[in-house]
Amino acid sequence: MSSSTLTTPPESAPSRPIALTMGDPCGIGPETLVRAFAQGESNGCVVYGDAAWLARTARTLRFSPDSSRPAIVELDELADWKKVPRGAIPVLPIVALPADLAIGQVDARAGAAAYACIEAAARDALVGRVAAVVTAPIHKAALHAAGVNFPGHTEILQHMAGGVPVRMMLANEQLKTVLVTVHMALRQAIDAVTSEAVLQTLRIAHQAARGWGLAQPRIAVAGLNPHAGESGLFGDEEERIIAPAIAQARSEGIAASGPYPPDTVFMRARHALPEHPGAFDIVVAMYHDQGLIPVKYLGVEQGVNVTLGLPFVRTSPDHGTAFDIAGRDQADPSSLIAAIRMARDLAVLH
Ligand SMILES: NC(=O)c1ccc[n+]([C@@H]2O[C@H](COP(=O)([O-])OP(=O)(O)OC[C@H]3O[C@@H](n4cnc5c(N)ncnc54)[C@H](O)[C@@H]3O)[C@@H](O)[C@H]2O)c1
Ligand SMILES: N[C@H](C(=O)O)[C@H](O)COP(=O)(O)O
Repeated sequence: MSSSTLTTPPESAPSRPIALTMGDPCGIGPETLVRAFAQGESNGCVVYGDAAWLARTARTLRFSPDSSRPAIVELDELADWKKVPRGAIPVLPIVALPADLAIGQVDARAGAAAYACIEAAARDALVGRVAAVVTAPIHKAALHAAGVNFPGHTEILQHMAGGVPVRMMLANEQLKTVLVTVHMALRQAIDAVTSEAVLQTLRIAHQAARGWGLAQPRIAVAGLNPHAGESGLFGDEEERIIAPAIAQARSEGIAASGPYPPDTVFMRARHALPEHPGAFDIVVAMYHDQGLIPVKYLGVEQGVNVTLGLPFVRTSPDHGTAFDIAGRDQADPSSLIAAIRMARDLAVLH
């Protein structure tokens, strides 16, 4: 290790760390990550990335006495993470970033580095060396420019896990939404809404929620069309495709219901206690924006992205690289902190 700050292991350290990938270095990932450590929210995490880049990022941030600049400790090997004192940032060096990367810009080199960190973290998760993976945001165009033919983490991790069926869930305290289709053009997404895809989503969501301790999760299924087709007036996918999947799921003991009008189902599901206990635990949404807008609208600082169906726990903030504010010390680390907390909780249950 390259730091004189090494001491004894932190008290009550967990047996395995959480891998925290650095994300696109040109976005807000590194600064939110430094903030999360500075706020004492990342204990037990090891950053998969570049220590020099993080140190440079940390120098650009202003700190107050109650949240001071964390030390950065480059690890020789993962096992050394336990020797890093509480509050410092342990970094497993996966990449050495070029110093001329421009903050707030798409750069293939940044995309390639982000990808290398995800790969390394996923490899360690698959063999059980880390308890969970939390990913800071990547830029999809930078990833593509680097020649990576996956749209995002979800598809990369699915591929690395052998192609297991997975689904994206966005969650905050009030809503949980699981998507049937994710990163594709809306025209293609409509075609990709098949009975099999809806049924598989219901099975994955049901299984995951039981893992969190819900004995019989109430799963609402959104329709595809306005007013869930209004009895066939505005489309028949609800009757032809979605309702049969719900019926099959119900016959398997899954408490699925719907299809409900998409414009009101999230309002009904929202848990805003004490006035509004939600009528459902999860909403299954047909396509990306149908499901993600309601969660993000409640506050980008609260949402967590969870990949359901993987053989390991993976969470992420619900926001992206925010190139418009990167490097300006304006990024809110709350969603990353929520993702770390959720990963910790889920890792215990996994
Ligand atoms: N987890 C991920 O890897 C992830 C998630 C979402 C989007 N993305 C990718 O990120 C890139 C940019 O996406 P986008 O511009 O649509 O969304 P974005 O979330 O990066 O930004 C949307 C708006 O929210 C603001 N914002 C986002 N996070 C913030 C934070 N923590 N604090 C303060 N303000 C914040 C931004 O400044 C911007 O105005 C795209 O390539 C997208 O695909 C990645
Ligand atoms: N759809 C996600 C969101 O808006 O939060 C985002 O693109 C991240 O996707 P991955 O987790 O697959 O990178």
